[in-house]
Amino acid sequence: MNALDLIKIRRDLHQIPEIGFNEIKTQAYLLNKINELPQDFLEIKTWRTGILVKVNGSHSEKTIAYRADIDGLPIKERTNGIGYQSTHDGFMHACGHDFHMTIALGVLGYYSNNQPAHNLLFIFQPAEEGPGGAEPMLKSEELREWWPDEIMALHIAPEYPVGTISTRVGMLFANTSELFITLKGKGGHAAYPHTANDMVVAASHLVTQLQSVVSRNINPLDAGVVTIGVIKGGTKQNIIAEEATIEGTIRTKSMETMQIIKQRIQQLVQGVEVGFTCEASIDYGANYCQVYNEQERTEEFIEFTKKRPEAVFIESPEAMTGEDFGYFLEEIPGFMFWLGVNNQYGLHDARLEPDEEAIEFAVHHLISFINTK
Ligand SMILES: CC(=O)N[C@@H](CCC[C@H](N)C(=O)O)C(=O)O
Repeated sequence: MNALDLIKIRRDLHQIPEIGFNEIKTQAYLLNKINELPQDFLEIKTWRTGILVKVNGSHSEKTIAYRADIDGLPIKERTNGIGYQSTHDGFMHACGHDFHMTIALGVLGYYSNNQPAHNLLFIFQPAEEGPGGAEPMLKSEELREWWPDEIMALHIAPEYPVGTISTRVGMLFANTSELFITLKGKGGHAAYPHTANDMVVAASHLVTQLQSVVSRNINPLDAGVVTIGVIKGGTKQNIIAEEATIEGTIRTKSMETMQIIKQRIQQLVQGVEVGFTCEASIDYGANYCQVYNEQERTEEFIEFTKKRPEAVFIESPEAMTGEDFGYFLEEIPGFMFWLGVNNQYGLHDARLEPDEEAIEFAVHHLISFINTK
């Protein structure tokens, strides 16, 4: 696949973003492209909406895996007339998974024409943004049968110029937990507040109280995040809301801090139940363990990158982003790295327009690295 093919593939994928475990068109598109490649060294399996492709090496002593996530986000795209916007209204590849898939296809395309020494395994994984595809995929028969010896993955980084690679040994991304809180009270007429228990007021208090968890309950030398991304409640402006829901995410560096935050959220929610005479429930949704880069493989990749004249290496700070690739790294030695894609808008921004030049750079970098192994 040449650079032009890859850009077309990226644009095609950009137009069909689908959320976790609904990646039907995405899977069909990827399978179509994979089936067009020379098949001599390839074996292909599907797992739910994901795909596994094994490239059989010429004298393999190990299997090296490369993982790309394939799901999009529920964001209404607001890019500036790019001509290949999402055709799925309200959904967008705003976290770069269209890049991740395209780069994986580019590397796979090369090795389908040039047999590698070792076996390679390309993992197209669904549902990274939620509810989490990595953990169940790791338990699947399909992956167990082709278990790799080492693994790598990348994530686009809009804040870095094209040609930049950034990573670190140890924690790269944080532990995460989703957070869904439902408050049930008593609805009523807007003019008779004394006969109702207003869940819009209860939810507003709770959101404000949740802001105190990190600032008041976590050691300032540690780190944590509680972000509420959604608050919903009520049906009409003159009806007191019977129900409200709050949705967010928790991020921590340690699992101990995650427990402290969850305990404190529990207490605050119980307080709201008493204070506003309502019933509350908490659901922690999908939880991801941190992305922890294994020392030997990460250092090998950093040393390789530093020697490449076309690449700029930056030692990455830890980030409070999450990634279920952490589950792969719990079981298989390897690493994740940031790939510069140079854009003023960040991840999960409806205006994100990563620079497509990064695709060819990444494909060449990965092929050159894999060829050293
Ligand atoms: C790289 C990135 O942006 N990843 C997501 C992962 C989401 C995990 C989960 N759905 C949650 O919200 O906790 C992120 O938001 O960091």
